[in-house]
Amino acid sequence: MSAILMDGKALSAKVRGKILEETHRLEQTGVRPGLAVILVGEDPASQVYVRNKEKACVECGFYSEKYVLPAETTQDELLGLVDELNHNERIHGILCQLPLPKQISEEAVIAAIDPKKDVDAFHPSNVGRIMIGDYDFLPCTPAGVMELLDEYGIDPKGKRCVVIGRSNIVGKPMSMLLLHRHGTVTICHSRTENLAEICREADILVAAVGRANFVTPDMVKPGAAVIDVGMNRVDGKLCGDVDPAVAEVAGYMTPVPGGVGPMTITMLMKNTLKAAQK
Ligand SMILES: Nc1nc2c(c(=O)[nH]1)N[C@@H](CN(C=O)c1ccc(C(=O)N[C@@H](CCC(=O)O)C(=O)O)cc1)CN2
Ligand SMILES: [Mg+2]
Repeated sequence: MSAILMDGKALSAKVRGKILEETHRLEQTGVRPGLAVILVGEDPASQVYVRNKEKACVECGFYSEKYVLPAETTQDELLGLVDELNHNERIHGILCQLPLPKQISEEAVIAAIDPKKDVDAFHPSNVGRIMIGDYDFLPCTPAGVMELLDEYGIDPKGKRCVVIGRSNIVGKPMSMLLLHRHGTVTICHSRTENLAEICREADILVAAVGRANFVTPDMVKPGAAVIDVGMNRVDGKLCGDVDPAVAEVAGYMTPVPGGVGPMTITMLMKNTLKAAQK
C-alpha cells in the first residue's frame, strides 16, 4: 500500500482564493481585514513563518503590519505594544510569534491580547470557549488538520483517534476538535505506556511530538490516516514526526513540508477575516 498524500499546499491555495473573495465583499462595506504580527528576536524558523504569514496576507488581500523587536525586549515593552494594537482600529488580529525569549512570559503576553483580536485562539477565554464548543476562533494548526480531514472525506465520527502530544497549541486543542466531531480520542505523551500498541488502534493518528521520524510503520494500523504536525530540522533538512516509510502502511498521510504547515497559516487568515467581519 502507498498512502494518499494529503496536499496542504493545494488546499491552502483553494481556501485562500475563497478568503480573497470574502475580503473583496467586506471591502464594499469599508472594512479591510488587518493583521499585526509581532516577532521578538531572530530565531530563523520563526522568521520564515512570519514571512509566510505576511505573504499569505498579500494573497488574501489583507492589510498587515509586522513588528520585529530585539531579543532583549522586556515584557513591559511587549505588553505596551500589544496594548497599542488592541486599540488600533485598522488591526483586527494580533499575534506574537512563539516561542518568545525567556525573559518574557508567553502566558502574560497571550492574556494581554484582546480576545476579540486573538486570531491564534490562545487566550484563556478563547481556550475555554473551545472546550465548551462555543467559539469564534479555532487554533490554527488543529483547525488546519480538521480541514484536511474534511477535504479527503475522513470523518472522525465514531473513529479511534490518537493524538501524540499534549501541548496547549496543538495536542490539547486537537483532541478537543476531534471530540467535537464525535471521535473517540486518546491523548498520548512522553509518559504513556504501551504507546505503539495504542497508536496501532488509531484510525486517525496525529503526531505532534517534536521528534524527527518518531512514528514508525510498526505503530500504524494499515489504512489509517496519519497526520504529521512535526517540524524538525535534522542536518539542516526539514522533517516531520512521522517516518516516511509509514506511507507503505497508512491509507492517508500528510507530507512535511506541504501538509499541515501551510494550512496553519491559512487558518490564521480565516480567523483574521472572521475577526474583521465581527
Ligand atoms: N503565534 C504562534 N506561534 C507559533 C505557531 C502558531 O500557530 N502561532 N505555530 C508554530 C509555527 N507556525 C506558525 O506560526 C508554523 C510552522 C510551520 C509552518 C509551515 O508552513 N511550514 C512549512 C515549512 C516551512 C519551512 O520550510 O520551514 C510546511 O510545513 O510546508 C507554518 C506555520 C509555532 N509558533
Ligand atoms: Mg518564555
